[in-house]
Amino acid sequence: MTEPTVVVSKIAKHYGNVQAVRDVSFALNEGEMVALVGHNGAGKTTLIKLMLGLIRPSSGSIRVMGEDPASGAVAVRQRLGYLPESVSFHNALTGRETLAFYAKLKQVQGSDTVGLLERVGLNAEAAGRPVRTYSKGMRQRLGLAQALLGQPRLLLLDEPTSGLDPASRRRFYDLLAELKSKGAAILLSSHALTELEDRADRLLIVNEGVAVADGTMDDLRGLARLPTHVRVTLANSRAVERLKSESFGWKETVPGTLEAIVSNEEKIELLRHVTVVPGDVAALHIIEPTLDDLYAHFLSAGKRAA
Ligand SMILES: Nc1ncnc2c1ncn2[C@@H]1O[C@H](COP(=O)(O)OP(=O)(O)OP(=O)(O)O)[C@@H](O)[C@H]1O
Repeated sequence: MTEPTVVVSKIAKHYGNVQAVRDVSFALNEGEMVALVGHNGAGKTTLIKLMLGLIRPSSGSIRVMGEDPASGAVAVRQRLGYLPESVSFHNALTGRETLAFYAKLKQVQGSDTVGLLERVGLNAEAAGRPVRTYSKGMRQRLGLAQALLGQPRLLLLDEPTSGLDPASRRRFYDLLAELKSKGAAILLSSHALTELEDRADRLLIVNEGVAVADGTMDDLRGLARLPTHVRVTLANSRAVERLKSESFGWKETVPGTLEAIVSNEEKIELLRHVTVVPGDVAALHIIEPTLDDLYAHFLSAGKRAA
């Protein structure tokens, strides 16, 4: 098995008395997109800066592509793309000139900068305009093009979709899926939980510098054991009476529609009962806990454990 692109082992980082990160360990594998979520001040940017080698851990170790990121190895820096939370560029340069400047800085001249700009949705006309004329979304896309220089094996993206409209967000995630399929490892910090739910392979939830959960949506649902909401609309009153006489705590919310809140284990048994006469069911909705629900759960569980 190939070595993970990033291995973070028991790292802590404090700034004076502020414990920004405490005893965090995780790995980031090739072709994997991990969402890093947490409240403001939870330690997300600190973790990203540690992986970039911009700051050193107070204790613990980090390996990025097999190296200590703080050692400044050019080979690692060239294969690492970073999009900071707030992107600022020189306003007088055009998009094309900006990207050429970063390509030089990263020592990856010869990159297809025009192609990169097109991939992020900045056409030739936009690429030739000074950055001062760019909208927030266009700046964000230019930032992304900058992060994609040199075909990175690791992408660290801090709030990458803030400022992007829905169509640009979709396009952005399509681009990430393509990079992932080519083996890039992606760590994306975001507060946009709904859009991450179906897109991230794994979620890493941090709270007050501590990793309180790390896993797929299914892993987290299994750990949190939050109840599932089931809503069934029945085709006839006989079926309504049959289900109401059973033990799942059904409530008739509107005539003909029953709702129940059940554990994951009860859910299968309940569905067996609901579908015993297939013609009885007109509509069935199973509402699993969302990432929002899981996030709230792990945050409060973390607080209880502290
Ligand atoms: N250079 C610094 N000096 C002192 N304290 C710092 C410094 N950088 C970060 N901190 C503190 O470390 C903690 C974690 O900050 P960090 O920026 O990593 O949070 P974050 O999760 O990225 O927050 P946000 O979502 O608001 O960007 C906060 O309490 C912050 O005030």
